Amino acid sequence: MQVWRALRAVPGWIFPLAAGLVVLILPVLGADMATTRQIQLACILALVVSGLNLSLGYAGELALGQAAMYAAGAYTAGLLSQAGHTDILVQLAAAGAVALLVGIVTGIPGLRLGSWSLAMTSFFLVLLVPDVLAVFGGNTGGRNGLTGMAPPTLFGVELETDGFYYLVVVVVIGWFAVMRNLVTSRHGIAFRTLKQSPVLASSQGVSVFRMKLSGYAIGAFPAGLAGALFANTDLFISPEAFGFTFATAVLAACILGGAASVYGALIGAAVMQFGPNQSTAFQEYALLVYGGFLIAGGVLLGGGLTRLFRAGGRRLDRAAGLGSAPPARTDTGEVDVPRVDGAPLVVEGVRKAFGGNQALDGVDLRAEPGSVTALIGPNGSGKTTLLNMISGFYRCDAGRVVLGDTELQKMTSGRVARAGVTRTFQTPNIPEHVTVLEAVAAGRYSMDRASMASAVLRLPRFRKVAHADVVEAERALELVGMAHLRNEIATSLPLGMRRMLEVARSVVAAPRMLLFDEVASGLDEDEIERLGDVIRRLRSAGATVVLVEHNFRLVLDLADEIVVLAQGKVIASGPPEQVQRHPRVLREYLGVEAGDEDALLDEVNG
Ligand SMILES: Nc1ncnc2c1ncn2[C@@H]1O[C@H](COP(=O)(O)OP(=O)(O)OP(=O)(O)O)[C@@H](O)[C@H]1O
Repeated sequence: MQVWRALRAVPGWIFPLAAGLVVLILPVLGADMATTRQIQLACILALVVSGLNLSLGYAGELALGQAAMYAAGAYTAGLLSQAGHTDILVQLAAAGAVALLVGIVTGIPGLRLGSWSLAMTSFFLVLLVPDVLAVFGGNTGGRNGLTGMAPPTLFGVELETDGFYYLVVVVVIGWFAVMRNLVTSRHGIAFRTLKQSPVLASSQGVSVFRMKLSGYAIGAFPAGLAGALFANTDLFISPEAFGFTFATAVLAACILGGAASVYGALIGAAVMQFGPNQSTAFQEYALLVYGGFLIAGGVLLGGGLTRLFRAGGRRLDRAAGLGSAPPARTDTGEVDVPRVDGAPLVVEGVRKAFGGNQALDGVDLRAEPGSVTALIGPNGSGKTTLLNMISGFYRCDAGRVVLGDTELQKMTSGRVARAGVTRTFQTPNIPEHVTVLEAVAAGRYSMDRASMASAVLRLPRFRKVAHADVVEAERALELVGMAHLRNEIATSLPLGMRRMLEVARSVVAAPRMLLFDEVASGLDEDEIERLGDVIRRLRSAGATVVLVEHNFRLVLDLADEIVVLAQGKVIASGPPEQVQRHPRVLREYLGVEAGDEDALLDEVNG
């Protein structure tokens, strides 16, 4: 266990880098050519698979076009080589760029059409590869394949077998470093958030379409690089290498290795290359074997081989006393909520119908900065619909929603979030496989922008923003009394904690307005008390708080104004002492007949 503890103290990226360097020097260590060739092919396959990991495993887009991007990269390199441009760096750059372009051009219609369209578009793209190559047979050699390539060169020096091997391994190490830096950054968490729920992603200011397209197109890039490397391996390429069988092999390796992991692509590709691909009799049964791998990876392992490694790691952690039990809950005392630039919300004559169901029928509401406005009403009265209209998820049929001097009613939900509106969800919405700290920090996605390039290169700008993300997330966690849970997996928390996590996530971006949707349901007494305290501090800090809540006692305790909805209409509004005696509220919301109200109010007020 001492050894395990020592290993855990070393930064995680050292191990894959060390393994990569060992693989790099295998020819020096005496590995024969047959072995290095297999490793080279596994590395090339791993590049293609890693692109699918990014788009499918992280961004949640079932896009099977990697084989087509691979073909685009291979033929770009092949044609450049034929034309005398043998420099491998030029070929890699061109192949990566062409694959990226194919990704963008095919991704836009696929993603615009939504649902399964990208899966269909990318699938047909793979089926089209042989036909496209046949159409341009004069240049590509059609079904006979492309010949006449010259050996690759690097800065004018021809690369021998070993030299090319080194190059392939260096490209793979470089790409996996890029991929690791991307998925461990706030953009990686945004990809996971998108996979969990586009609604959640846009509520955090993520531009859903742009992010989906980024995941798909960036995933195309390593496939292009792989194509260029593959074309230079035997200096011959033909359409069969890029067909449906290859696409299935990529999917099988992705699922087997673990789609939502960086290094799963390497594991899946290695198993595929050193397993079934070794056998000459295999070609006949390729699809069957890949199908078997898909089932093994997806159904039996449920998360691929990397999941087994992670589970083993966690077991060793527990045995070594590392991160087993969370540290004891700390009492947080006073956590400052920095001054917030709250803005008044004005809702005027908002109407919304779903078919024949008039969910909102001319609703007016005003919520002031530095105050809590509670929205109450029976089930189905339109409270959540109103929150969805304010936060841009639904379009108003009529009416206006204005925050400060910004008209929100025509904005997308992402833009509303970027205008300073945050919210919680009736059912907590939290991405899988992220820690509590990461889930909360994700709420800052639209603040202090740091580009993907700066994340990949770990530029000072990115480091500064990442540091601020952690500091603010820790502060928000302390505010809700969850600092001790920062390293736990967020989705493993009980319901009450997940709700409080959403509160922390909505606070972390210094919002101008917070929308809390039934945030107290499922909370125990202590948690409700803490929630009340958090909301009061937010109010004192100047935020505009809108609270949809069934817990009438909490509403009376917190609200400065109460707005009562019934059947899509405001039936009463005003300060709590006025609203709680309103006859229609007593009848329609509390279900009390005139005469019984004093007894009921005594009970409610405790
Ligand atoms: N996406 C939708 N499609 C169709 N009908 C919807 C949709 N969203 C809400 N509705 C309908 O609009 C009405 C108002 O629903 P809403 O969820 O806003 O009520 P609510 O007051 O939040 O209720 P609850 O307290 O149960 O959450 C209901 O009749 C509901 O069935």
